[in-house]
Amino acid sequence: MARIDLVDLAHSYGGNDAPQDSFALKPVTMTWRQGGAYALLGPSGCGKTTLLNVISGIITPSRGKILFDGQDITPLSTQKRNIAQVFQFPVIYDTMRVGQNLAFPLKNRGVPKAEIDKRVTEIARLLDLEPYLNRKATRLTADAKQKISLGRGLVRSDVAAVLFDEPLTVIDPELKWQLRSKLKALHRELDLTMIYVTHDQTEALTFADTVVVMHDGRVVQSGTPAELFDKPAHTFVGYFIGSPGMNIIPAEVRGREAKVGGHVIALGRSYDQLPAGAKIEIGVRPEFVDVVAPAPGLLTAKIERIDDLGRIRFARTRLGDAKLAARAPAGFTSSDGTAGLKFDPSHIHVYADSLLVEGAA
Ligand SMILES: Nc1ncnc2c1ncn2[C@@H]1O[C@H](COP(=O)(O)OP(=O)(O)OP(=O)(O)O)[C@@H](O)[C@H]1O
Repeated sequence: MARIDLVDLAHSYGGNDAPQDSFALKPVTMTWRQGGAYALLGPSGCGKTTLLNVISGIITPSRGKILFDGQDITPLSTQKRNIAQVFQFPVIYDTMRVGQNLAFPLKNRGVPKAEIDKRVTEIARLLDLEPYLNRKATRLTADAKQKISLGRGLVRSDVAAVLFDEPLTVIDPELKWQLRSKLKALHRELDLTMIYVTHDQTEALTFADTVVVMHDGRVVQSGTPAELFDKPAHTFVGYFIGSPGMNIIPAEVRGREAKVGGHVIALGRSYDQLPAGAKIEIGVRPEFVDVVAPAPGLLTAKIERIDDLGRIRFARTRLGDAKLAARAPAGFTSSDGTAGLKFDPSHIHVYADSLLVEGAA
């Protein structure tokens, strides 16, 4: 396994002379730690597969370099990069037995038989494939076939990284839960660098130590699930992660106060030097706004509905033209369909042109 550095890396399918705004992958410089479990998360079309294919060598980037353990491997082919890849759909040999499929990547590289047997047995045990080792792959279900693909991706211990591109797409929802936790356990046991592409936040947050969020061809934040929840670096991260996502509200911000619709909301930090002319917004997660009885000094919102999620109730409200989700404490009712909004100042963030602004204490 290897530490992977991307240095000013960018890709355009339209060639290097295309305007940078149109690049599928906008310039990125970042490091993927040796042995890390990463998820590459973002909506369809944001550039995840492009970045993964640039790392694996399927695509040669229009600009920049990729280093594996400090060595520039940008011109090397996929094979020479020593990468294992698992795709959305099973890639296996139907005519071979399951054990032979798992052994194939090792046999191909001339690994001694005793070591192949040991490794295949270990991977089969970890993926619950032991009972199938002598069965022909062709007779198995799509789920079992994809498990074999995962096994083939994980069987080599000498790879620089294992790349997964939405590997649970074809898996039955019930088994998806099991496999997701299994992959995390496998990461702990096998000590491999893993990069897992998905558009599903639950999949990303359960699998990864570090989640890399992409939006419109850009890596907008890389952090632990808690960091992405507590301190989104970009309004997109706030909105995309969490259910419901973060409330983003246009505001005028001066010092320790935000003004929304003529009302003042206290902030936990001070913002004295916001960039002139920037679009200023505050961001607050629904978990840190409560609906309460309307009172002087509180913003008043119209309640559209209340979603009872068992552990927590969220009020879906309307504030002028904007929608806002807030926590509805136990016992909260509204006689006239309105509510006051009580914000927790320490959890309100300020954004200038969608980027987080660090306030002063
Ligand atoms: N071979 C290609 N030629 C031209 N444009 C492409 C090609 N492959 C992808 N794109 C474009 O590049 C952008 C990023 O696509 P990419 O497949 O990397 O995104 P993604 O986040 O992986 O999305 P998905 O989950 O839908 O695959 C999109 O606008 C897409 O249309």
